Amino acid sequence: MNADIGSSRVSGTVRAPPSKSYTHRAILAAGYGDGTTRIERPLVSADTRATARAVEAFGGRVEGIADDSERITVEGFGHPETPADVVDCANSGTTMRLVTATAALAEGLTVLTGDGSLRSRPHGPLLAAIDDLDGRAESTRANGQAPLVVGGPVDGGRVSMPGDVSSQFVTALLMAGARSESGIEIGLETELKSAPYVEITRELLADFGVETENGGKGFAVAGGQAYDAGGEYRVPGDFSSISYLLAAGALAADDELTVEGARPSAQGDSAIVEILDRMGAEIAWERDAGTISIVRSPLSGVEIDVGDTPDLLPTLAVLGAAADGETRLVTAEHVRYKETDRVSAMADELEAMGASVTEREDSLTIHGEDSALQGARVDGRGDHRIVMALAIAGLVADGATTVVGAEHVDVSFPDFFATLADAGADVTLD
Ligand SMILES: O=C(O)C1=C[C@@H](OP(=O)(O)O)[C@@H](O)[C@H](O)C1
Ligand SMILES: C=C(OP(=O)(O)O)C(=O)O
Repeated sequence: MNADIGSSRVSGTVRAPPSKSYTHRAILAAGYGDGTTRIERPLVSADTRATARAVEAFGGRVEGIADDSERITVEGFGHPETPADVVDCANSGTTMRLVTATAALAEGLTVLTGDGSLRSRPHGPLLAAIDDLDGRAESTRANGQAPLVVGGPVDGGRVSMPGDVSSQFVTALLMAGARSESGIEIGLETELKSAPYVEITRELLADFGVETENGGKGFAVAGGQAYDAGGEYRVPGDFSSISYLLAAGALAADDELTVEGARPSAQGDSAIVEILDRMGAEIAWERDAGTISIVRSPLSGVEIDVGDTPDLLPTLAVLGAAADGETRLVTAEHVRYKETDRVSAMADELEAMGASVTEREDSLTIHGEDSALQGARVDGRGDHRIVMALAIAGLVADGATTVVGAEHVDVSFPDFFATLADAGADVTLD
């Protein structure tokens, strides 16, 4: 499916979708529980459906995720049983990493696979950690990539792993470690990238009554802990998704755009508010009300370290292309390990729209002063974040933009185009 975007303005009030990261964790945490948990306002999307499928494969039950529901109900599996079939994680890295550690608690072997993108992403450090814990974890092609074959039962112990590939390895071991016999201690050999995502995990686990420790150079979780959220868990709004809405407001608000569903949480991507402020946007966050209002403003280029916030890179690259001066996105190497290599994808597609960029292994610089965005036919690379970022660029480009692969927004923000259209953007899907 293609999205045709005309140069247009947005205004009014839009609602942020629920958080993908919290929804994944809530479904799996409820799965590790013994009772029933109602998850209120979950994100129902392709990625969270993959986690729900995995929880069912391990013996849990998930109701309500098939429809666009305000609530899903999870009956936990407690201790995972060996799945009767291959677990398909589709396009979702979070699912594959988190569920790999679940599989290491089961007695038998679990086979995990996914789509072409997921089968090209790195899982090696997590497999090595499970191996060190006396589990069995193999990549069928011996290259650290899926399909994976994983089994246990792992009792717990101490592991050491790099921190600069994916924080999801730490999340996976903390979540599973609480259900192991003796707990898991994780030492980090290199600086942790995407660190706020581990804090999201720790915040959510605390809400499920599971204690974890952040020891500075590593993390620890005691074994034998019970997952229990007291029957109900409420998911906050998603700041990665909010970043596209705020970028639309900063670049194309007619009057003012207000985003609802933006209460504070552990999400590192809420840094988008401070970054837009630093770029010169007129932006106000009413934290108690959970609303952010933004007015179209001239933006200036800034330097942004995306080490903690890799998912913001596509949005920030678009803002940089529309800003005056240079925008440098640094500490970006791990952004290459996502659904696509997002550093190179954004460099190429923004160049196709008339932006001037310099790509390095660890950074992307956008030369706003030499960039005049023109409508073009651009490729969303089968990656939801590239699709959404390019659609926002289309709002301010001169002439019409076609984004190929519009259907991929289903991974994290199924209502993305409907939300933009409701705010007045000129969007047609065909
Ligand atoms: O744990 C999570 O929910 C996520 C962690 C991040 O990945 P890495 O830790 O692999 O950088 C982020 O990019 C991803 O979208 C979601
Ligand atoms: C990288 C992402 O997710 P995941 O790692 O779960 O595929 C994302 O949503 O941008």
